[in-house]
Amino acid sequence: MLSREEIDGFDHSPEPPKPAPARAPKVTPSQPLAGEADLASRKGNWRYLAPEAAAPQADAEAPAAAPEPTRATDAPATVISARDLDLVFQTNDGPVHALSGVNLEIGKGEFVSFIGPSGCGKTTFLRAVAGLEHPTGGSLTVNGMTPDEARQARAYGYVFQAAGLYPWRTIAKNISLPLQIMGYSKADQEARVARVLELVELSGFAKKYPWQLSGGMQQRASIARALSFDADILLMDEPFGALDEIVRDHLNEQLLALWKRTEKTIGFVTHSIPEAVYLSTKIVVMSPRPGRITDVIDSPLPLDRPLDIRDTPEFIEIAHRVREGLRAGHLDE
Ligand SMILES: Nc1ncnc2c1ncn2[C@@H]1O[C@H](COP(=O)(O)OP(=O)(O)OP(=O)(O)O)[C@@H](O)[C@H]1O
Repeated sequence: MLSREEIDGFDHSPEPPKPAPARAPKVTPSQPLAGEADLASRKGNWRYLAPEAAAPQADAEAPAAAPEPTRATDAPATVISARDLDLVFQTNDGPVHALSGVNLEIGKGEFVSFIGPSGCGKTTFLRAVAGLEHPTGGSLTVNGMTPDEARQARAYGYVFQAAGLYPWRTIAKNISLPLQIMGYSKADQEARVARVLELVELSGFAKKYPWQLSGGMQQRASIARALSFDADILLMDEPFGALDEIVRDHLNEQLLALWKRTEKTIGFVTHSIPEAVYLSTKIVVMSPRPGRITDVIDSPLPLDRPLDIRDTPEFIEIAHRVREGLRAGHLDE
């Protein structure tokens, strides 16, 4: 069972967090979540707001009309910055060098996938960004803060491989749990739950229990929970790894549409080359013992990506480069 900290990403130690966290503004049912400014004009697979429901700019940072495809190419503001990052676990069998000399910049609005063999440090990196593991060397900043400060400022939502929903709570109650812990009013909770359920197309399932939903739907509920409090960053650790390929394809399309709609910065761990290439603006190839980055590929693919883009020469070329990176890392061991 996940700890409360892992569910909502916040520090539940008895002492209140020192810097007053930048609490997300409360919304009324008529207000959108941040970053949904241009929903009405875009197409995708998860439902979009009707134009009349699309709110006036709620997020001052969101560009009024983002011409495509700019997010991958415009050198956006840095959200996550790792410099010479080391993380060594001390175990009974000796030290385990989970991350070594990791240098990486992730810009606002990027979709960054981490791919590599088991044990190369993908999860450790994500958990370090989330402040759940502590680096033993180098520096790591999230929105210009330490990961601990960023966690207290509610900078990210976290989605795990297992949906991690409480079976005795309805889907709506699972999603509202972090909001409840954060002290949102009941009306705010209800508005936010309704909005994120709509975002992941589960509006009709608020009163169902997790066991009444398919695996893919449970993962969508888990994504909804991570989106509920307006974090700018979404950290996703193999969220679709346990699902069959057809469901996974569908969720990939939906996630891409959701990302474009909300303009989140996403860090996504996967073992699948097609998934990494299909989803990402940047692909980080890693290799184990010690865990390190062997290649960073900025994707030249357009942001509008139908599934059959996977048959294009451009897609195949990037997939080939990822495969070569993985093979080279393997030969280095
Ligand atoms: N809490 C821990 N204590 C000790 N060692 C750990 C801990 N967490 C991870 N490790 C070790 O650190 C290394 C990196 O693990 P990590 O889980 O980050 O890899 P990964 O690339 O995410 O693997 P997978 O794809 O299997 O999830 C592994 O050798 C792992 O055994």
